[in-house]
Amino acid sequence: MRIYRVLYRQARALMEQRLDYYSQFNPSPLSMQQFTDFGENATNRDSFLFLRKELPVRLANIMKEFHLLPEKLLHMPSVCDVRDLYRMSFIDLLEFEDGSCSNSSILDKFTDTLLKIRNRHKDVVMTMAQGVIELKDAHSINANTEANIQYFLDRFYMNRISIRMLINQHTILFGDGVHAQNHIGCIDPHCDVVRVIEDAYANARFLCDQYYLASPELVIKYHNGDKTPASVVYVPSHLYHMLFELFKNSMRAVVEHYGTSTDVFPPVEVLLVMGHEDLTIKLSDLGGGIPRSQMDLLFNYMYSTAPQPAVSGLDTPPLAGYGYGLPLSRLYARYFHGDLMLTSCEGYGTDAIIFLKALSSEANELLPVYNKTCQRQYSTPVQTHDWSSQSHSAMFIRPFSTNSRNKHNQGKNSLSG
Ligand SMILES: Nc1ncnc2c1ncn2[C@@H]1O[C@H](COP(=O)(O)OP(=O)(O)OP(=O)(O)O)[C@@H](O)[C@H]1O
Repeated sequence: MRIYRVLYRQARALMEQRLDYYSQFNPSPLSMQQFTDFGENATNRDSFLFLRKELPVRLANIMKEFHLLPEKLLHMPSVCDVRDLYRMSFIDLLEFEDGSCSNSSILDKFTDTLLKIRNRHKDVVMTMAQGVIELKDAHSINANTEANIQYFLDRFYMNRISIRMLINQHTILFGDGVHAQNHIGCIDPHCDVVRVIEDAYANARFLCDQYYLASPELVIKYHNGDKTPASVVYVPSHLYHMLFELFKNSMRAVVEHYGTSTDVFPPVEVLLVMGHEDLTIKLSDLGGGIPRSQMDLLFNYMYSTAPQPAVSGLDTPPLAGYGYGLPLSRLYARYFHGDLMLTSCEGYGTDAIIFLKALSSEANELLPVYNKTCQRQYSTPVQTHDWSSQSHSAMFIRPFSTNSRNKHNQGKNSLSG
């Protein structure tokens, strides 16, 4: 028994030391263009050499940030589970740190390890959400804790999106998985936006029909007429995720606003515009809108007007759940330097706008970096009011910082670049 304890302590110390090492480096963001070029030209070996450093760097950057979370949250069972998963995956990757890659069995083993990691982390979003619910049930949460959790979850989920992207690219390109035709890994170089819109609409409508026995129609408009290239280099599953969430929200709002006694609803309209910088997709509904006092809360992980879902998931209301739809969708949009915004006229309806970078060379990954700026964010108390009103919740919530990477990277280098 004693020997196990000693071995465990040694292994833990080694892991912490490697964590410190890898967290000194910045993640290396890739552009969509780099992803596609790499996917077309790189070998399994090239990808292995890049990922065996880049994945530990990305994992270490976010694992270090866990230490900055409020103690109370770190003690929640679900949060402990998530941390254990991250430790396991980090240790799994350390096995490939120095090994030779001339042997194809190492490359195969690496691909298998990535598949194992992806599978291990598949429920992390829900488990982490559960951890926050456990905290809310056990303790009262003050504005500081809430701001820290919001700040962390944006970065944690963005980091997860990016790690899954890297793993998917490698395993689809070099594993035995099924390739979607004409895709480069999970990227479609000619992603048919209208098709993804129709798919997302059809599936959201199916849920809406099941729940309310009614649903609004879809109308798609193209601003640039025939000139609109309805295609962009993108990850269709990311776009689908955003659209599906927005359609669910719009349909729920429309049907609840008009009531189920009628089966004639105003349609959800989608406007598609191709600009020089952005491809813009605007969803407009006449679902009664959102009160202005709630607008600042929409992207808050602790906000939903739907009933909290059952833990088993079996009784989950089909159209709304944890309140993660909007914040996660915005992360998907921002991951490649796009964005997602909502504007609303209370009493009338809501516009949700997705911006995607039109040029794949400008669509760079946006990644959280563990550095002094981020450490300071957790220790800076929420400011006291310098306006008389208490109702501006935006004052309480730290903004999602897109430029922290540039500001305080002194002393940190990219390991794999
Ligand atoms: N188009 C809309 N019209 C009216 N209210 C909306 C609209 N979109 C979002 N909302 C409001 O914003 C809240 C948060 O939306 P979000 O998608 O983040 O979570 P949810 O739909 O409640 O749950 P989840 O998406 O996790 O299943 C919703 O509960 C709803 O009150």
